[in-house]
Amino acid sequence: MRLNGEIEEDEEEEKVAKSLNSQTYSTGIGFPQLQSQNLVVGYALTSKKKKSFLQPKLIRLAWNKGIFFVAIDLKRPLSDQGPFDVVLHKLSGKDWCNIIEDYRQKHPEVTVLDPPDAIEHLHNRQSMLQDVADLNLSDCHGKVGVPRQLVISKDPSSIPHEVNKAGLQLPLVVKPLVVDGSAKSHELFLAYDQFSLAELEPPLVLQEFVNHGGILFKVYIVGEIIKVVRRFSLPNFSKHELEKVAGVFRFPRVSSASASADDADLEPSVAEHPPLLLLEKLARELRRRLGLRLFNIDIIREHGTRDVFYVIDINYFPGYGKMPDYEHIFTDFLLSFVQSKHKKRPTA
Ligand SMILES: Nc1ncnc2c1ncn2[C@@H]1O[C@H](COP(=O)(O)OP(=O)(O)OP(=O)(O)O)[C@@H](O)[C@H]1O
Ligand SMILES: O=P(O)(O)O[C@H]1[C@H](OP(=O)(O)O)[C@@H](OP(=O)(O)O)[C@@H](O)[C@@H](O)[C@@H]1OP(=O)(O)O
Ligand SMILES: [Mg+2]
Ligand SMILES: [Mg+2]
Repeated sequence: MRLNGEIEEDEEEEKVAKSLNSQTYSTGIGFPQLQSQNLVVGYALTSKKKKSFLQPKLIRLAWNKGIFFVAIDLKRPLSDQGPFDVVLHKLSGKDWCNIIEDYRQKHPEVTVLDPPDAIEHLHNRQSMLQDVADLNLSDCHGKVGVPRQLVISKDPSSIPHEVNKAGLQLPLVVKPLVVDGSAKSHELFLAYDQFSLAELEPPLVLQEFVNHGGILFKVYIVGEIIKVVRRFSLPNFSKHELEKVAGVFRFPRVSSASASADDADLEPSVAEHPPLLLLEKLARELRRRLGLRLFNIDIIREHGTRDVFYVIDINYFPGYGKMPDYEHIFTDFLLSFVQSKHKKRPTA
């Protein structure tokens, strides 16, 4: 069977994998001292993800803490591998979803990060923001909503009429409805008039552009932990610009660049992080409603306000390698499963 995403095992991992699979927990040279408090993490990641996430500093620290990463062999049945305490995965495709769901049912003692149906919820730009909209979060720390948006499933010729009917304000950010990890699903456009939109290929989401001073906050969530970083984003547009410009323009993945805006010289009203209490509440609610432990939230502050925020994107298992201190945060998170391991696995 062919699955999307390739996995490579390096020599060290292969040795550990063999040792684990044969269940002879060897302690010879080059092998970890496997003890009951150790944790075996099977992973199924694209080679891009493996490179950005499984950095030597993470593997080293994990090893010192008794956490061992073992590549899952996609050519062999998952149940024949391991035993794993935790399975980390980010691969696309229905086949993988079925495999991991089946494994979850048969191995309730293994923590699968995260359930495939919960991840699937984030693969659609409409359903991904629905929980934020339902939350209607507005308390003394600020207000969090989602930009007004419209889904165009087919027939691009109906777009100008649909946009007028929904009363959406220009410009609009045009996003592919489905996010499947492909470069195409991250191809975004800015539309200055509704007529040029008819050139684009549905299914699409048309989202109102919110001026936010060119700065975006990426809120990384790892279980209970929250880490916020500043990134550069699209600049504000002016009414004047809107009168002058027409058409649809593709724009690059500006906020995904590893260049952080954390040290940039910014206006304090733009640079100030959203209140931590607000983010904690948002993260707690989303963790519960989405049923996910590994995700990030892209959040912007409406320009000219102090406390009006919009969530524009949620990503499953994002680029944690770009998160400061990720190796400590992630290993501590994984260690929290050592205790549940003892509760779940009855001793012989
Ligand atoms: N409604 C909006 N208002 C203003 N800027 C926006 C809006 N939506 C998106 N952007 C800008 O476009 C960028 C990409 O949008 P978005 O995050 O939705 O796309 P993505 O392809 O899912 O990105 P990622 O790489 O984070 O997965 C944002 O980071 C932000 O800079
Ligand atoms: O490319 P990076 O490692 O940085 O991570 C990006 C990740 O790509 P990868 O999972 O293939 O690695 C993207 O996933 P897909 O939507 O394409 O599945 C998405 O989550 C981005 O938001 C991440 O960037 P960040 O939000 O953290 O800046
Ligand atoms: Mg984004
Ligand atoms: Mg995204």
